[in-house]
Amino acid sequence: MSQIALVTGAAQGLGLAIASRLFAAGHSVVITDLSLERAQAAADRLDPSGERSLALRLDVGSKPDFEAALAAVLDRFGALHAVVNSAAMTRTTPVMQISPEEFDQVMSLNTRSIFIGCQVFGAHMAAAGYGRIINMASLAGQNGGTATGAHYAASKGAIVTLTKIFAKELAASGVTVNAIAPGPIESPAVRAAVPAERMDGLLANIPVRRLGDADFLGDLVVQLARPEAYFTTGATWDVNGGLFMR
Ligand SMILES: NC(=O)c1ccc[n+]([C@@H]2O[C@H](COP(=O)([O-])OP(=O)(O)OC[C@H]3O[C@@H](n4cnc5c(N)ncnc54)[C@H](O)[C@@H]3O)[C@@H](O)[C@H]2O)c1
Ligand SMILES: CC(C)C1=CC=C(C(=O)O)[C@@H](O)[C@H]1O
Repeated sequence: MSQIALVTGAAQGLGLAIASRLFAAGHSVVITDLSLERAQAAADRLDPSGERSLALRLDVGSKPDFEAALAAVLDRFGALHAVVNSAAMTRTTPVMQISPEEFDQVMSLNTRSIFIGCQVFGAHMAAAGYGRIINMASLAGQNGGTATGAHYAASKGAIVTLTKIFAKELAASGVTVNAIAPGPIESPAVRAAVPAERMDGLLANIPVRRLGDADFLGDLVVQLARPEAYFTTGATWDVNGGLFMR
């Protein structure tokens, strides 16, 4: 089956890696981000002919943006089978210094984006009788985080809970909703958060002594987006090098 997949926050980093693996697996991909120019540049690099890609501006804090994106995807491709809610914001302020405003900003963006994304895309998929939604959580939501902020970690814990709630709601309609909880993955965000002189210290704390691989995350998404993945829903897939074990 030729599938259409949309990824939020896909102009760079893990979102882009995931979109690239979906594209390589044969999906048509919709690359969305805050900036249309950056989304378009990523789409152009991935798919120079533009035959199997679409770039859209989608601010994940805005329900009208999600609704407009869904309409644009249906207009262009006629269907939407898989969504990866990857966009998020990170702040590293120590917990005792986070202002209520900063707390609200991070919690709101990271959790509303999942809530609205699951609602808008989930409703469409339920009506179509098929869909795959994958939400990017984090190791930080499971162990409280280290280099990342308390508000970020709390928001990622909430994403696991929202994933279960939407999974239950949509299961009978043929829509699965899963989360992926990565630990530190080789990515611009981790390189920016961990200066080169501190990288050995980070690696020493990871049981497998390596950063994770963004392409592997993309391949996991490809698997979760398959029709055959109907029997996993409401799950959180840990990809953390042994940093957190259930
Ligand atoms: N990098 C890691 O090691 C790691 C580990 C665990 C979880 N994650 C999660 O994976 C996802 C991607 O992380 P990343 O490292 O690629 O981050 P990143 O900061 O490199 O990329 C995030 C993307 O989201 C976009 N974005 C930010 N605010 C947005 C908004 N309001 N609307 C739309 N797009 C917006 C940014 O423009 C950017 O392109 C995030 O959910 C993050 O929490 C990353
Ligand atoms: C910097 C490193 C310790 C790190 C980067 C990103 C994360 C995230 O959740 O986005 C954290 O899990 C953390 O491992």
